[in-house]
Amino acid sequence: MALLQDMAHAKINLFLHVTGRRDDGYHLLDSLAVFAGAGDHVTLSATTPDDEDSLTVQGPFSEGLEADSNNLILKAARSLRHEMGTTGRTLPATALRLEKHLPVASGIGGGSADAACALRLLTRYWHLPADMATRAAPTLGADVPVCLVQKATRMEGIGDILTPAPSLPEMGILLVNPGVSVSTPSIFRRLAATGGITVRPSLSFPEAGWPTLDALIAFLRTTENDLQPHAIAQEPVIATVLEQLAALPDVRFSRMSGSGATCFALFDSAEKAAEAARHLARQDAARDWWHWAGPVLP
Ligand SMILES: C[C@](O)(CO)[C@H](O)COP(=O)(O)OP(=O)(O)OC[C@H]1O[C@@H](n2ccc(N)nc2=O)[C@H](O)[C@@H]1O
Ligand SMILES: Nc1ncnc2c1ncn2[C@@H]1O[C@H](COP(=O)(O)OP(=O)(O)OP(=O)(O)O)[C@@H](O)[C@H]1O
Repeated sequence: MALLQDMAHAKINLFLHVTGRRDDGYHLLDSLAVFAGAGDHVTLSATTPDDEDSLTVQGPFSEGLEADSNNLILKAARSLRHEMGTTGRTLPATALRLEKHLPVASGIGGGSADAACALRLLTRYWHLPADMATRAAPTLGADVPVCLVQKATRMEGIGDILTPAPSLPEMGILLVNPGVSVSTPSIFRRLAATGGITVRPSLSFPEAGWPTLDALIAFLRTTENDLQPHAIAQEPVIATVLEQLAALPDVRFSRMSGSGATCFALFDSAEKAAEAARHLARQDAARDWWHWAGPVLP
C-alpha cells in the first residue's frame, strides 16, 4: 500500500542565458524556471526490513527507462543514505514507484523532477532534516535543486544559486515535444564548440514582479534561450514545433525550454492553452507529438 505520494512537475525555462563557463566545463546560467501542472507521479511504500530500496517504472513514457541503479530516483535514495552514513542510524528500505508521464530527455527536467520528488518523499518518510535533501540535490544534477523547490525561481550559478522569482501573472501553458530525445551534454558541447557565450549586461528582475502577462512577455522578449539554436541545429524538427506554436490561436509567446526538444507557448488562461492544444492536435505535422496544456503552478 502506498504510504506517501507526490508529483514531479515539469520545469520550464522561460528564458535561459548561458553567461560563462567554469574550468570543469559546466556552464554558468541565468534562467527563470517555472513549473507546470504536468508531471510524473512518484509513490513510496514500506517494504520488508531486509530489502533494499526498489523501483518500478510504469506509465506512457516508461519504455526504455530502466528502473535500475542509474535511475535518478534510486540515486536520490542512495545520496540520502550516504548523507546519513556517519550517523549510524538505519533507514528502512522503501519500494518506490514512478509513473512516467513526461517525455525523457526533453528539456523539462523530468529525471531531475523525479529525483527531487524522491528526495522530498524519502525525507518525510525517514524523518530527515530538510537540509539533507538540499545538500543531496546538486549532487544528482544541475536541475535537481530547482525541482526540489518546485516554484517559480531565478536560477544562477550552474543552477545551484536560487532566488524566488517575483510574482508572476496567472497564465496557461502548452508544452509540445516532437518525440525526439535530446541529450543535454550534447547541446552544451555544441554551444561550447561555437564559443557561443553572448556577453550581455546583467539582467534585473522587477522587484514587484510582473502584474500582467503583457508585462512578463515584454520582459521575456528582452531574453533568449541560448541553447535553442544549437538544439535546432541538432534536431531541426524543433523549428517546426516553434512555427506551429507561433501560429496557434490566442498564443502570446513561444520558445524552447532547457536544452530541448520540448517547446512551450504561453496563453492568457489554461482554457485558452487547452483550446490551442486541440487546434494543434488537428494539424498533420503534430499528429505524433506529445502535448500538455494547463496552468503554470503558482
Ligand atoms: C539546461 C538545464 O536544463 C537548464 O535548466 C540544466 O542546466 C541542465 O540540467 P541537468 O539536465 O540536471 O544537467 P546535469 O545532468 O547536471 O548535466 C548534464 C551535462 O550538461 C552540461 N551542463 C549542465 C548544467 C550546466 N549548468 N552546465 C553544463 O554544462 C554538462 O556537460 C553536464 O555534464
Ligand atoms: N527517472 C528518470 N526519468 C527520466 N530520465 C532519467 C531518470 N533517471 C535517469 N534518467 C536519465 O536521465 C537523462 C536525462 O533525462 P531527463 O528527462 O531528466 O532530461 P531533460 O528533460 O533534458 O532534463 P533537463 O531539462 O534537466 O536537461 C535521460 O537520458 C535518462 O536516461
